Amino acid sequence: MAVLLLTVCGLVMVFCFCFALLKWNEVRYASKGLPPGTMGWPFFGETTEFLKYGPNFMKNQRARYGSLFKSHILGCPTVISMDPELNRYILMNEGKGLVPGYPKSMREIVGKHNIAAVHGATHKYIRGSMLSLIGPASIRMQLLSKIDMLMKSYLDNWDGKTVDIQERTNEMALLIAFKQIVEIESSKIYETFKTEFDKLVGRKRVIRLLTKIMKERRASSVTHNDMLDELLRNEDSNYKLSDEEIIDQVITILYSGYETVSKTTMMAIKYLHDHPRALQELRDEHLAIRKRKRPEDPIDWNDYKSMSFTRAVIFETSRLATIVNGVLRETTKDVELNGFIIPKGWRIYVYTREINYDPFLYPEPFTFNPWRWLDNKSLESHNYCFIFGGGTRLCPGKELGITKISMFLHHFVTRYRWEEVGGDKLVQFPRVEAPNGLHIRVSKY
Ligand code: HEM
Repeated sequence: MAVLLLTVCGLVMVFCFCFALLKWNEVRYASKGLPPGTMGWPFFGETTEFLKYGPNFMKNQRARYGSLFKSHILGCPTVISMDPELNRYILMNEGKGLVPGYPKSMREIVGKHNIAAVHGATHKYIRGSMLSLIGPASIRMQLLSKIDMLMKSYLDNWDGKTVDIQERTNEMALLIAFKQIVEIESSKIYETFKTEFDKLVGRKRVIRLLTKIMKERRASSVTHNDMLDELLRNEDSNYKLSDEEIIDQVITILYSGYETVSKTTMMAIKYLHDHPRALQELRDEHLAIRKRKRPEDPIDWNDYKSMSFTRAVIFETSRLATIVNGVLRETTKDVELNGFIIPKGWRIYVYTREINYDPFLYPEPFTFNPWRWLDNKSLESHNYCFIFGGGTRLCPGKELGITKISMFLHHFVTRYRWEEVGGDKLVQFPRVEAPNGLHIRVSKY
């Protein structure tokens, strides 16, 4: 009896302590002016609920507190905005104290000169340099033919094989990004680089590799047709970068375009497999291009521009799978949003996922319907289409990402058919992935 009484007393005390702790944490953040919401446990906040319930956690909080609410997730007091109008305002008004606010772990990988870490005039010139390397003019003049060639050879010898398409698209995205940057040395050092990159902590080793190549290139008169040479030999005073800036620029290009491109490609393969009519229309588009050419002819800019259904498939895939859930910002001073005051140093999660499923913008939002992007051409540039971000930080790699995925699809659907081996699970939050891989059996078309 005494033991039972003690146990009950113990449980009541633990319960009271937890309750007091939660209450104390709420009171701590109950400053006037902050949006409504809950802060969870001291230090841990509501990260567990956020990761476990993901989009449902967000929707529940929105139902209770409205489209702008506070929480404590991923180690930071955070205000979450699910209001399309406000999201647009935040993305458009960096100058009003709403700068990118990515976690320390990520900043340490991409470096202090990377594009997301700089603002104002510095951002403008780092972005200018980035666009001159990866923007539409560069794709048209040089990158497209290289990507075409690389994709073609990457897809050699898949006939008769069962492959994990997640693994293959990851490898494709990394290899293509790497070969754009350093062309000749690639085969020698790609494997070393890949191991470091996979560890996600390999910044120091990657810097060592890049510094060595830069030194060798400076000492030699041989020129290379790649981005590193362009950066090293750039005498255009507008975009001349220091060595440190060059390294961070290169690492940013490698990291930013990696997961987005690989996951969108994997999900496009998945959706096309599940929607034979869409696959047929996409394949017809690419077979028509091949028909105009000899087998060895490369894809040119006009061919790429004619891939309108492919572009629609890519947008629909990015929307439906929501490859990017939102973007992070940080306040550099107290900022007023919708009548609330967000204190300096708080993080803002511009959560754009739900906009992708807005039935007014996208009727029958959970249906894979690439045709919607053809029927409504202005959808891509719609005020609330945040698939590639918005404002001054709109993705500079947008066209390059679309080019890579289009070229992968071009060579894949014109050479192969495929079926899923079955039983593979797909997770869509916090990131899109197939935890055990996505296995497909590939055969000749
Ligand atoms: C399907 C592919 C892609 C998607 C969905 C995507 C999405 C995005 C989004 C949503 C942002 C905005 C981030 C923010 O506002 O904080 C962004 C920015 C950025 N993206 Fe992409 N991206 C893709 C491909 C690429 C590629 C291929 C590259 C480079 C090779 C790239 C480089 C960048 C860079 C450097 C930024 C930062 C821009 C700035 O801060 O001014 N992206 N991207």
